Amino acid sequence: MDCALEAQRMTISTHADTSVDPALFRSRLMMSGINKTFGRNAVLTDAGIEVLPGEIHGLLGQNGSGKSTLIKILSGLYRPDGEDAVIRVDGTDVVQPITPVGVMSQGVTIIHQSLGLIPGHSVTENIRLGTLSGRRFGRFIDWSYEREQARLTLERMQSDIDPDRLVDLLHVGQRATVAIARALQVIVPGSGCVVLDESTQSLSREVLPEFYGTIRQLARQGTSIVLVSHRLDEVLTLADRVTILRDGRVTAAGVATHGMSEAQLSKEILGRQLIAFNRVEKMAIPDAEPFGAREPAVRLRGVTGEVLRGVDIDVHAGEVVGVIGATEAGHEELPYVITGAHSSTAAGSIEIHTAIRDLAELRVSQSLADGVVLVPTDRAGQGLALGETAISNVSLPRVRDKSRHGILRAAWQKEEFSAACAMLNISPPDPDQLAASFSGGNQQKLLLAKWLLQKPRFFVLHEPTQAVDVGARADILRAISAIAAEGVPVLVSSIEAEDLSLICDRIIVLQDGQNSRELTRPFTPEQVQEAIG
Ligand SMILES: Nc1ncnc2c1ncn2[C@@H]1O[C@H](COP(=O)(O)OP(=O)(O)OP(=O)(O)O)[C@@H](O)[C@H]1O
Repeated sequence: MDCALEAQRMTISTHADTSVDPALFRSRLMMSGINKTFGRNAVLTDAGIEVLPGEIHGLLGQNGSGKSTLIKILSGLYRPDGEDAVIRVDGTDVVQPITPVGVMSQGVTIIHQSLGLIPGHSVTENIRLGTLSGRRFGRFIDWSYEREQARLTLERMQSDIDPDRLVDLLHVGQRATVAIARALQVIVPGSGCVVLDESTQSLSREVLPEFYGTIRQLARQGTSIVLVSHRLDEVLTLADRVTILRDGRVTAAGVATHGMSEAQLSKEILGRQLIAFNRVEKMAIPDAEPFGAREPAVRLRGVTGEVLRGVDIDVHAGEVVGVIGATEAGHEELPYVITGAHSSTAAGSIEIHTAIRDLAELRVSQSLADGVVLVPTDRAGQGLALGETAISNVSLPRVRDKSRHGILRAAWQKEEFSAACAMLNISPPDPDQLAASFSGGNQQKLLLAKWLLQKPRFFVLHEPTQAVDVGARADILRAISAIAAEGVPVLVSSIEAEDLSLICDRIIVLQDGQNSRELTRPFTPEQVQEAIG
């Protein structure tokens, strides 16, 4: 046996309580010889991963490098090509074809990026789905028992989400909590493997320390964790070792993270040094007085919704204003209320240039006509037409203007798509591929490109860097900063204090649906985080 690996295993064995257990010297999960091709695109080539009992193992790579495909092969959603694939759990081969239920019965639980919640059903139904049959009385389900089990499961995640609430009404962080809680409830302490495929990205910052505590506790008891994440601070905080994929091949197999810096890790992932983010200087605005001394381009007054209670914000031409807060502070709701996307409880007004719109009456179509563009966080549900091609998605907002006598110029559409690929490095740069078959991060880039090419009069974004890798994140922040530099007022709602501290001129902190604090540049991520409280 490889001495270095053996030494590493000994180190890792200190992580579990049972350091003399011989099972520690056998992998919990072993995948090798995994190949997968879609059309002409070789997505995985001889890929694999080895995860030890009680280990937290990061699976990393750029957007489109094949991480989710590897996980989907483990779950049985995709079949590997050829005959070389080996998948073993606790030394036992997982037989093909794998089924999600089959792999779960071998102790592997997977939380996919999409979270897999069933709309139209309650939190209890979503959490207890698959375990309901255990407590039927005749043909009846004991719902008070199921509700209590759901509540206890959520309690493990320090969450007080109402078990009777429809999942459709939860914000994105709460949805992630429900999906993770559902997966954790079936784990028997000391065994099994939990795969988190970018499922922590929308958990709010204040629950993260406790969530990390839960993960560490599981690992200490002997459960293995595979963590797919673009958040390098999270990976370095949690993971014992990492496996890195680049273009579908393993470039680092089970490398210990001890002593590694974020810069080293991002270099391993990208294969190059990360170019530091620089704000694009404001070119279009004659250098002029500070923002505060000028007339705002957008005035938001008395913005009210389910959580929001009379928020006032001004945004000036060329200014990037960030909005942040703790859970239920209102920052998750604001982008939708001010663009007419949530109108049932909305009140207040938006004034853009000379038009004043009543938010109770505002519809998305009116907002778009005013030049107000929203990049939503739910790219699958609200942002992209997943069943359409990449080129159609990117050019959609401008198709009507660019058609002549009802005929669309194919050359123009191709130019748009090329500009999008060049701006955000979309991969693969295949205009005819369906949006659904792009990787999560590349879908996010398609969504941003669709609206960045529009040159809006007011640009509103919610979590613009979700799901993207460390290189793409810098590209996206640069693109937002560039659009502001052309004089566009920009409002970004995000839980990413670091992103906001890089691009914003001002940051509004919301608390209980109201303006709480306002920070003016310069600020550090720590100062922003501190202001949230
Ligand atoms: N069903 C499919 N049809 C065609 N191509 C696909 C399909 N599923 C994935 N791909 C391609 O496989 C490649 C790898 O995608 P995958 O989702 O595994 O990447 P990833 O590493 O998880 O990326 P991200 O970090 O962006 O989520 C991408 O180029 C993607 O376009």
